[in-house]
Amino acid sequence: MAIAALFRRVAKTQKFIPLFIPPNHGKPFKHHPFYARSVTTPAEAVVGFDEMVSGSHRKYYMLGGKGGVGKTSCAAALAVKFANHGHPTIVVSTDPAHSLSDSFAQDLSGGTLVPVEGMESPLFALEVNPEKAKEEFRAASQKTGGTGVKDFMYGLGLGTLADQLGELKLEALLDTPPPGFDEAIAISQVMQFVESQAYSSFTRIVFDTAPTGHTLRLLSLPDFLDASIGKLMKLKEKLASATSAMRSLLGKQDAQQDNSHKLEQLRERMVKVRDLFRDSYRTEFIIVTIPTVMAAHESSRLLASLRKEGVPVQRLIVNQILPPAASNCKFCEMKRKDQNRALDIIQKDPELGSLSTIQSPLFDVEITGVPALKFMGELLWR
Ligand SMILES: Nc1ncnc2c1ncn2[C@@H]1O[C@H](COP(=O)(O)OP(=O)(O)OP(=O)(O)O)[C@@H](O)[C@H]1O
Repeated sequence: MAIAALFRRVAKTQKFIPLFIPPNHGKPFKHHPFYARSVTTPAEAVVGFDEMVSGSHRKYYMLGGKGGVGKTSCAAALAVKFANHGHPTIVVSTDPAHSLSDSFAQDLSGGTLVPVEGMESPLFALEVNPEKAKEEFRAASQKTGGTGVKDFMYGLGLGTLADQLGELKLEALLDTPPPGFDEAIAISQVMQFVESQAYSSFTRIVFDTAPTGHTLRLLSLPDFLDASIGKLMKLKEKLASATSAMRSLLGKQDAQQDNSHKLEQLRERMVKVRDLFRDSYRTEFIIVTIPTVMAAHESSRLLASLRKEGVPVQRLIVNQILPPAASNCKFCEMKRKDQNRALDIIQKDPELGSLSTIQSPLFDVEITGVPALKFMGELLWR
């Protein structure tokens, strides 16, 4: 199909018309230079969108990479395409600096599932509010392992145990959370949410994750938190037997059990997050990058870390590639050469070179709103 026909088809129901559409000289659309190219890798093991869309079991796609490379745009375009292919889909932002609302050009904030307007098929968005999620965690842990419990324990003459709890530094962790902590809590909250029966019909969950550094720290965080919370739970058990008589005497048993239960739930969710990240049947992490040397190196480090953590990665999107020359623009020529150098580095990189690479063009208009995302999805996800 000629690119002009595709534009007409997309623009008929939606109002998105980029200004710059390079001519296609009568060639089939799939040969158009503006069309995202899938650069095949050695074994051609990874197939395209057909494989991503097939199957009715739930799949999670996590898009991550350096800041500003187009993670949100690519994630939103993927979610639109999944929805239009019949998958009830949720697109989730766990980046503390959300841009999903900007990408869809509508208000998706509030920390709850919001239907995306202008879609032909159901698509929901969720911008997780990390502050709110953190507060929930703080409330549960403080009541159970923080000052509330400590005071209570001292009151019972169990000061030594209280000091041991203090060594866990859980409160310090909450007051000065390490980078990635917010996101870990946010993802765990999403897990609780999407695993509830009411949302079981959603078969594709697309995550727009925070920039690289956060993602890397996030990967090791569930283990750390799991260990911390695990220790806390053990102490809780010791405490429970030592003080059960006192607690019932003071009438606090129900509240204690309730808090303990909440903390245990959080711990379980953390373990689920960790397992989900490593499950190649359910999850794929897709790295988004741009054709610059700096971005290539950062992506290579990200991939090495993801592999070390056992996270399944098969695809790399190289976004914002300049379309072929349509004029004698000197600047464009230089930029194109520069991009080619970076593309060469990507291809020869021992880590990145093993991935199936999807090249996505640099558009001459900003990709915002459903019609634009739909158009981008048509080019990118094939
Ligand atoms: N292929 C493209 N062509 C033109 N503009 C693009 C392209 N991809 C993304 N952009 C634009 O680049 C900007 C950043 O994109 P986006 O928000 O998707 O990046 P991000 O990686 O999610 O950023 P952040 O790390 O800040 O969350 C946006 O203005 C977006 O419209």
